[in-house]
Amino acid sequence: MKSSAKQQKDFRPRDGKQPETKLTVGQQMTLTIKSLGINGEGIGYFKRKIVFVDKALPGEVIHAQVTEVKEKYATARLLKVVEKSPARTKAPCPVYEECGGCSLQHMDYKAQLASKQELVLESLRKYARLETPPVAPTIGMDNPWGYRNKAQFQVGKRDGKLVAGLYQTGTHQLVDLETCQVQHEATTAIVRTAKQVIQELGIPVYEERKRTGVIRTVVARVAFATGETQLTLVTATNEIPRVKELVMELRSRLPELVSIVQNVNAQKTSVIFGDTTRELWGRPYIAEKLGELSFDLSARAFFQLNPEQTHKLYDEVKKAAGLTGSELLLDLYCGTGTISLWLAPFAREVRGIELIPEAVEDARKNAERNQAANAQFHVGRAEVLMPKWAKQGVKPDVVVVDPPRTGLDDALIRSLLEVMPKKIVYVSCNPSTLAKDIGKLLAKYELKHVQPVDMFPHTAHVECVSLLKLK
Ligand SMILES: C[S@@+](CC[C@H](N)C(=O)[O-])C[C@H]1O[C@@H](n2cnc3c(N)ncnc32)[C@H](O)[C@@H]1O
Repeated sequence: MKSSAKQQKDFRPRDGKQPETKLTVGQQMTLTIKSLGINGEGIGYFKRKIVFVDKALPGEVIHAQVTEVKEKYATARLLKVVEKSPARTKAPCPVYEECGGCSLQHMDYKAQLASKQELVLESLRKYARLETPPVAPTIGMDNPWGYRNKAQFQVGKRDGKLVAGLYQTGTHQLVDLETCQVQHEATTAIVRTAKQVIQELGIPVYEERKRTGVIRTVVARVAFATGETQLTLVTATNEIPRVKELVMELRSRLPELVSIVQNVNAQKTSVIFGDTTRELWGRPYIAEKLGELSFDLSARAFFQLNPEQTHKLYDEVKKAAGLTGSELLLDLYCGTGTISLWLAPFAREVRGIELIPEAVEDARKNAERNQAANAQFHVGRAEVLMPKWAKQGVKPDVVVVDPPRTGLDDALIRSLLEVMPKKIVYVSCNPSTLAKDIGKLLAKYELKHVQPVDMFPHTAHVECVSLLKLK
C-alpha cells in the first residue's frame, strides 16, 4: 500500500532554495518535523535538505539516522523522539512496526483527519496556486477500526509453519497476520481457519522462486449489509489435492460461508487473480447492499473496501452534483458503475465510461439488478470517448471524474474545457494530481468546494470530492 518517497516529487525547502549540504548514510541528526508527506512519513529539513522519517510526527523533535541519500532528498530511521507531539499515541496493532499495511496508527485519529485536510490544502496552494483553497474538514469514521471488507493475504511457509499476511514494508518478507485492526473480524477469522485447514491437510503452499506448490493467496470478503461471506483460494494449479476434505472442513468450521471458490493463477506475476474462477461450494457470489443499491459480488468483482465511508463519499458526490432530474451526467472512469447508479435516480440520463471491459459488464449487470434504465455503460478511454461524443453533439450538464492516482489525461482536460459542462465533480485519491488538474481547469472553472473523506483510517490515503463550477 505504501509507495516510496520518490513519489513526493517536489523536494525543495519551502522557500524554494537549493539544499546546502551533503549527507552520508549512517549519519545521525536532530530534526524538527514540519509536516507529513503523502506516504505518512514525517518531513524535516537538515541544512535545507528534505529528510523523510517514517513514524515521526509534525511538531516533534527527533534523533534520526540517515538510511538513504538521493540527490534531492534523504530518508532516515527514527532513533528517538526527543520532544513528543501531543498527537502521538500507541499503535494498537502488535505487528505495526513490521507490517506494510498502515502508516499512521501512531497518530491520534483526530490528528490524522486534520493532517489529511492540511495535506489537501497544501497541495492546492502549491500546485493550483490558490491562496485559500475551500477545503472542508475531513469526514472521518466514528469507529475507525474493522472497516475493510476484504482481506487479501499472501500465503507462505516459515519454519515449517504456514503464514498468511502482507509483506513487510520494503521487503518480500511476509508478516503473519493472525488478526488485523483495520479488517472486519469476519475476514481475518476466515483466513485464520483456512490457514489451519490447509496446514492440517498438508496442501502445499506455492513457492514463488521454485514455482512449485498450490496455494498462493487467501481472499476473504464479507458483505457488510447482509453478513454473507466468501472465501477464494487462489492457486497456481488447476487441481487442489484433497479438495473434498478441504471443502468439508471449511464448511464445518466456517458455517457462515455462503461461497467457496477457486481462482487459478499459474503466471509468474504479482497480480493476485488469474483468468479462471470456479465454484468449490455454494454460490459464486455474495450479495451486498449500499444504500438502496444491491450488488452480487463475484470473487473478482471490484467493490469499494470501506462501505461505510463509500456511502458518505457518494453522498458528497451527489450533493456536489446538485441534480434536478433533467441532467445528462457523464461518469468518467466509472469502474463497476456504482457512482452512476447512486446518481441515476436524480438525473435524466447517466453515461459511464470505463477502460476495463469486465468492469463495464459488471456495471451493466448492476444497472439491471437495480432497474436503472437511464444508465448506460461504455468500454473505452475517457479522453477518447468524451471528445468523440462531443463532436457528435453530446453536451453533458455534469461530468463526474474518478481517475486513478495519475489523474486526468491532458486530452480529457482539453475536452472538458471545450465542452464546458456546468459542473465538474472530481473524485480523487491523490491530492497532488488533483491539485495539478484543478490548476488547469481553473482557466474556465471556479473551485467551489473540496471535501476530504477518510476512506482508509490509519493509512496516509485521502480521498476528495471537489466541485468545480463553470465561470
Ligand atoms: C478510482 S477507480 C474508479 C472507481 C469507481 N468510480 C467507483 O467508485 O467504484 C478508476 C477507474 O478508472 C479506470 N480507468 C483507468 N484509466 C482510464 C481511462 N483512460 N479511461 C477510462 N477509465 C479508465 C480504471 O480501470 C478504474 O476502474
